[in-house]
Amino acid sequence: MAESEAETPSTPGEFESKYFEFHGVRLPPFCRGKMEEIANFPVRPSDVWIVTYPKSGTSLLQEVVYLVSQGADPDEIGLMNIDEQLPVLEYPQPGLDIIKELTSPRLVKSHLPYRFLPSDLHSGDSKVIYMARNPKDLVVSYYQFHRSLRTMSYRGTFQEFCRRFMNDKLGYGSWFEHVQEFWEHRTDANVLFLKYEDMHRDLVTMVEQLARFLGVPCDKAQLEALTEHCHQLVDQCCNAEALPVGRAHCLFAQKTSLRWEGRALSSQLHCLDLIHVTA
Ligand SMILES: Nc1ncnc2c1ncn2[C@@H]1O[C@H](COP(=O)(O)O)[C@@H](OP(=O)(O)O)[C@H]1O
Ligand SMILES: CCc1ccc(OS(=O)(=O)O)cc1
Repeated sequence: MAESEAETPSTPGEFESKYFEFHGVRLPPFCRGKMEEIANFPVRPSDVWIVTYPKSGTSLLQEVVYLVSQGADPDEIGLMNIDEQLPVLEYPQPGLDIIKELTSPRLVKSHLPYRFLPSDLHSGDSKVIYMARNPKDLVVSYYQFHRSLRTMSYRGTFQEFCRRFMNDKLGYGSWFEHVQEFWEHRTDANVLFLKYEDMHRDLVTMVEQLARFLGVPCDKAQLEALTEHCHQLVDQCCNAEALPVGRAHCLFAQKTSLRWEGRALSSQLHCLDLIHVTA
């Protein structure tokens, strides 16, 4: 048997065994044994933390934050692997000890729910940028990610995956709780709550919010230049392969056998729609 086949967790049971539960939240295997150290992780006032549920457009947000905070060139950012610039708190590499030693100002990424992040963050000791994405698009993206990830090689159906999503059975737990928890902290002075879709709808407002939040002084001309550069980053991803925002709706429409998941998602998402209306 080829190595990749041997590693392939094809069945739901095998897939299940990859995760572990921490205070009722399903977390990926690499988080095991380090949650206490994460809770006590020392945070600095100059840090900027980027937190999302997976597949919320984190890489794009990282690029935009990098550009706004460092005044970097969009072509340069387009060429670099932005994931190499931002360590992920809970990943095995580079690991907590290395992140502790990084020089300030640090940009750190995490997918952990609010309550599992370092407690210093809860006390407002550093800036946290959270981004939420429409779950109907996110679940399609997360499904494709699970299918392509070598260590997961998920072989369940989309229908089964949607059921896991609705029942909080995926890595990083419930999307609903993840967003809700940050939503409840959206008015904290050290938290900026953003939506992925606004990057496409109203980038100028987002760049303005980011510049203000990060304390980057910019006049109207500088803001226009920054927004233009950020537009380049957004466009760089929207190549022929990338489908526009809202593509999950097409996917649901095409796959009639998945209609019930669509309805289930829609009814759950009614809460979120209400939240959006009051935002
Ligand atoms: N400039 C950009 N760079 C990387 N991903 C981007 C991007 N603009 C949009 N995205 C989308 O962000 C999603 C990945 O999220 P994350 O970075 O959190 O893993 C992907 O969604 P799709 O899978 O729906 O295409 C990807 O297309
Ligand atoms: C499947 C669990 C998992 C693993 C790694 C992730 O990170 S990222 O979105 O690729 O940065 C997310 C989820």
